[in-house]
Amino acid sequence: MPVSDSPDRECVADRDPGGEGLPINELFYSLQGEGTLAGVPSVFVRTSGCNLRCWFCDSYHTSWEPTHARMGLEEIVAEIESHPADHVVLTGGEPLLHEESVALLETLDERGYHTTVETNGTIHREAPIDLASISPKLESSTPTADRDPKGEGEWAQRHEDARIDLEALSALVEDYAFQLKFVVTDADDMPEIRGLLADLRRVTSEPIHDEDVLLMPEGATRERLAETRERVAELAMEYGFRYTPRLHVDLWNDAPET
Ligand SMILES: C[S@@+](CC[C@H](N)C(=O)[O-])C[C@H]1O[C@@H](n2cnc3c(N)ncnc32)[C@H](O)[C@@H]1O
Ligand SMILES: Nc1nc2[nH]cc(C(=O)O)c2c(=O)[nH]1
Ligand code: SF4
Ligand SMILES: [Mg+2]
Repeated sequence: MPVSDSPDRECVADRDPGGEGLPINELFYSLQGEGTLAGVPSVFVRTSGCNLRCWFCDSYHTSWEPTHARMGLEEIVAEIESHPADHVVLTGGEPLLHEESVALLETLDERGYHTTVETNGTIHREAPIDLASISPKLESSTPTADRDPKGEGEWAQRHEDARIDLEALSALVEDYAFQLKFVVTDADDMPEIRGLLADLRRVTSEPIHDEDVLLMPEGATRERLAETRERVAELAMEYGFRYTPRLHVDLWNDAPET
């Protein structure tokens, strides 16, 4: 059931800081569109609320204007079980903001699901995560006054201060099978990616292979991806990193619940 079709259960996250269960923005069945599991039928659980504010965020109603219905764990699991998938993607917003995400992941693990967590890499929690899909945010994501979708750059400094946490990143790569998935607009992003990888390789005992590093074109719509994807594919070849498409955008553009 699409949560956003239930107006009686909708509320704004800022007005509902506590409560039982998880703030869910949408829960839907689709194909994993990104990363090493692209194409795999998966149920997506999208929590609401984020500690960052990327200007390009394709999930505006989990970050800039968070909207959700609170759902109990059993309710979430029952809805997941109504779909013919054995992969679950927990995303957001930032799903690891919520302590209750751990209980959900434990329940899914007990029931035999493969779990991917899509995270911005600023928070580490101990949980049964089969794939940590980590997307550290580059300087080009910062919502400066000239590019934020709302306001006049009020979030720029907070975003800038929080977007990279080497301790959290190294704990994530040490504890879980992982992929590092960078949103790339153009060649200007590459020195920062290389610098961050060098820093991370210095502080973690876990090897980080270039094939664990994925470049994903920035673009929430087919039109925008048409401008970025070829450039990003060429950068992946030039630097020896992987390229990941955004399959769901190719298939369904920016439709909700896809
Ligand atoms: C909405 S985020 C939620 C999870 C987490 N907050 C994060 O950023 O990784 C899900 C994925 O979409 C990516 N993403 C968001 N907006 C995008 C855009 N306009 N173009 C390409 N990727 C985008 C993020 O980098 C992340 O990999
Ligand atoms: N189909 C599809 N695949 C995805 N992979 C990661 C997504 C996300 O928003 O975290 C996502 C999404 O929103 N849709
Ligand atoms: S970290 Fe993820 S959810 Fe948060 S604003 Fe950036 S892309 Fe959106
Ligand atoms: Mg998405």
